[in-house]
Amino acid sequence: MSATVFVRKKDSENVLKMNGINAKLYRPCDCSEGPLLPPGITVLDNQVAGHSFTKADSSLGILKHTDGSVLKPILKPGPGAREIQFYKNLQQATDPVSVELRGFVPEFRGTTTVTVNGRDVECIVLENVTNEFVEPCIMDIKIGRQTWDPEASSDKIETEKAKYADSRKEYGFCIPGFQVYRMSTGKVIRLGKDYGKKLNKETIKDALKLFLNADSGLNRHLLLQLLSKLWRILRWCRRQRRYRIYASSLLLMYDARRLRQNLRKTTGTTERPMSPVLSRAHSFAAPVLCRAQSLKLNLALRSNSALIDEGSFTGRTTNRGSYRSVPTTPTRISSPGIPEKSRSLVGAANGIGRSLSQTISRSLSFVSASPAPPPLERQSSNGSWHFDFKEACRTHSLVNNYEKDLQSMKDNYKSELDDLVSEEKPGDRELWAKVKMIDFAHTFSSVDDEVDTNYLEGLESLIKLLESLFQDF
Ligand SMILES: Nc1ncnc2c1ncn2[C@@H]1O[C@H](COP(=O)(O)OP(=O)(O)OP(=O)(O)O)[C@@H](O)[C@H]1O
Ligand SMILES: O=P(O)(O)O[C@@H]1[C@H](O)[C@H](O)[C@@H](OP(=O)(O)O)[C@H](OP(=O)(O)O)[C@H]1O
Repeated sequence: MSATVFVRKKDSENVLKMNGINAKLYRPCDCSEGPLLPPGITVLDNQVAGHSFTKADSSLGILKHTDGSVLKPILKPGPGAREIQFYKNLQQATDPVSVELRGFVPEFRGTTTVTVNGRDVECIVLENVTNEFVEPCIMDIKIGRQTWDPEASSDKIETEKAKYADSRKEYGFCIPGFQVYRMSTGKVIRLGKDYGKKLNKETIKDALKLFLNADSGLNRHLLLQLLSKLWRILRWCRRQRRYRIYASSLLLMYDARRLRQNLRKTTGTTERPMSPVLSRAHSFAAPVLCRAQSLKLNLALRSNSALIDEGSFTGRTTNRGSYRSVPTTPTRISSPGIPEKSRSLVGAANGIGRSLSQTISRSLSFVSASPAPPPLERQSSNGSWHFDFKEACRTHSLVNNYEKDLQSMKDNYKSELDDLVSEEKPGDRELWAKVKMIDFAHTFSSVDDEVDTNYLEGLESLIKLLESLFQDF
């Protein structure tokens, strides 16, 4: 990861050099004035990928309602109708595969018509899955090597094949966009598809680390919360034969506010990386806001809330919320770099990923073969990660035959999970990182009763990459 990040003015746009890649800062609305919208509805300011508001082709982005919903405009009749039908069917489904899937996607709240710039547009109404986060860090990861559906034209297939080619070929997923409240600089950055399209085998890991604020010390607690959700989706995906999911994304999200509290507790500062020893010894002793305190903070912040923009967030906090600075451009931001791992370590890390995933897979088949699997409502991730961690402890059982050189890391990892469960206090049950599956405009019913290998491979590969980050502690 390069040590310096800078922002400069070029052709009236902020251009940022990140990890050696020049990229525009992404904005969900690139018009000088926002669209004309009914009262109570605004542009979803933390949208990180997908179609956005542009004057040039009158494309529409995602909207949000004051009631906590997001509104996704239907832009194309075919895929739009398919996505609506997907959510409707899922809402009514009673089969176990669909019931479990329902827990992984935003709540569907029907459809509505919104007048945008004088034009009536049908929208899908969904729960805003970022609502509970004060400083939401959000990454959109599009899963699958194949992002076109079985009905795609040959032109569409060709254009899809040409995009994000390096990362898709290597990993079976790509990163169309993300935003992160950076601990080290106190700035929010939002990088879009022009950055994502330049990512390759090596730099994709940098992008994940950037998203995880790794230059302030990779936080195990954060990584495990995200992984525990991904393992659940993986377990589902290994078994399901009902859906073929193309061009759908995983939204990885966490609250930078909670990460900062966690880092402060562990290092006394957010400015420098944690030592591996410190991070191992203390990373779970995070100060925890009780639900009421957290809600209060949330409300206090929201009542002040100006649209959070690049440069407007200082990262410094008081107990009443974030300090905000006046945006300045150009801005020079410096960031302590993360030591690069050698190639051989990356290789070893892939081994770890494979082995951890195999372990999970073995355990998962055990779970699926079990005569009495946990009831579905207990598997629901809402409200508590306790169950997920307990499950993870169980599925990462030491009875498996680990490679010797990786044994101690995995022992640590296992005890980490044990610690998380045993040290859990009531407030810990609040989530501050989560994963949701979104965008089902290209999801079909399976016709061959086979596993969706395209989705599965991308998901496994993402999990391996994230698991390999444990090497960096
Ligand atoms: N339920 C939600 N809650 C919060 N944010 C959401 C939600 N759904 C979508 N978003 C935001 O909007 C972005 C785009 O969503 P989505 O992928 O559904 O749109 P799209 O226009 O169909 O994308 P694409 O161009 O990939 O087809 C996401 O990356 C995320 O930032
Ligand atoms: O990542 P990019 O470069 O933004 O590419 C877009 C992405 O593949 C979208 O999924 C796709 O919308 P659909 O899922 O609706 O096909 C859109 O097609 P579009 O330009 O025809 O809307 C593409 O432009």
